[in-house]
Amino acid sequence: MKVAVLGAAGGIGQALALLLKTQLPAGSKLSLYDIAPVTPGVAVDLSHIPTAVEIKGFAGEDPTPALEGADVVLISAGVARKPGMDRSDLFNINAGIVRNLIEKVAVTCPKALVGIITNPVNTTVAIAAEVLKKAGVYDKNRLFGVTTLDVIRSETFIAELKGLNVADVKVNVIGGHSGVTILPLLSQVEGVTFSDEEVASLTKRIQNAGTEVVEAKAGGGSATLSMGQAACRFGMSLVRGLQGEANIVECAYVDGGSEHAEFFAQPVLLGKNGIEKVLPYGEVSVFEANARDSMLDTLKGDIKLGVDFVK
Ligand SMILES: NC(=O)c1ccc[n+]([C@@H]2O[C@H](COP(=O)([O-])OP(=O)(O)OC[C@H]3O[C@@H](n4cnc5c(N)ncnc54)[C@H](O)[C@@H]3O)[C@@H](O)[C@H]2O)c1
Ligand SMILES: O=C(O)C[C@H](O)C(=O)O
Repeated sequence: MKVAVLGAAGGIGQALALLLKTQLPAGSKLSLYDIAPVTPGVAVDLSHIPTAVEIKGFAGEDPTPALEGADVVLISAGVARKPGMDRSDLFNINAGIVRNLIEKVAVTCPKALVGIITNPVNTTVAIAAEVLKKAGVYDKNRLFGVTTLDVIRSETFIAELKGLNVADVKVNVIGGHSGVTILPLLSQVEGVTFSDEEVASLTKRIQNAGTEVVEAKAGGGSATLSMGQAACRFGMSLVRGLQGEANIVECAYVDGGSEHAEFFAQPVLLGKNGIEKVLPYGEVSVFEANARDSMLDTLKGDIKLGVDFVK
């Protein structure tokens, strides 16, 4: 099993690489790539951790050596938000970065499962799909926008509010990954009920949680450590699915034939070919149905921006 992290010298990339070095199955290979010259040094640093995961680091303009033979590629390369910015403000820089990296993926490891972390995810995933289509190697079951941070935030905030053991909290988060397109399905959480006020305020907190971190870091970047954990959880689920483990389900932003939009975050069953099955997200409350329907213009606009960028 080979996992490549692109953007590996960054805040997310380093946290993710550390977690993968300690959690990937014995015998795995971990490949780190970033334009930053420090990247081989990050790999040397991590190589001193005593796990049976072989790690190599690559810097420079060409990610090809890092991508050769990769089964899973996780991409966090790009710029992060500062206070006052929306995720969409990152489009001008990150769109080209994702396009260029995916062009290399298409040539070097077209069968890899690809998880896009780089914002704006609603748009960068559409860019990746168009690049892969152009190259003739698009497989909708192998491309994912990583929305796991919305899921772990929801789990954390629900457990805090309701005094639950966070390990027992399960929640689907559907839609996309920015503002109103992030929709936690609180009505489905087992063993608790929420008042209308709680639903409204908790939904808003989950939707704004990225901004909460950006403002708290006061110009020093956005979520990196919680995202490292979220990306590791998602990456490990991809790996477990590839290894044939049963019942691996994660919410992700995928081209899953949704009636709502070309790309939509919902639960998917993972397996040896990526998505084995797109799962229904279940019953929703009136509040959630309204929130879902009213996000769709925004989400579709974000997707169109990505498609138009490549076309
Ligand atoms: N999906 C999510 O839930 C989520 C959560 C947090 C952050 N993000 C996004 O992840 C991205 C990275 O965030 P970060 O905090 O790690 O930023 P960072 O600035 O700490 O790291 C980004 C890294 O990307 C590298 N990079 C830039 N261009 C590159 C290229 N062409 N090829 C390879 N590497 C390149 C930089 O050298 C840097 O090391 C941002 O776009 C951020 O908005 C997404
Ligand atoms: O909010 C951001 O800019 C980063 C990330 O998408 C997050 O949700 O924390």
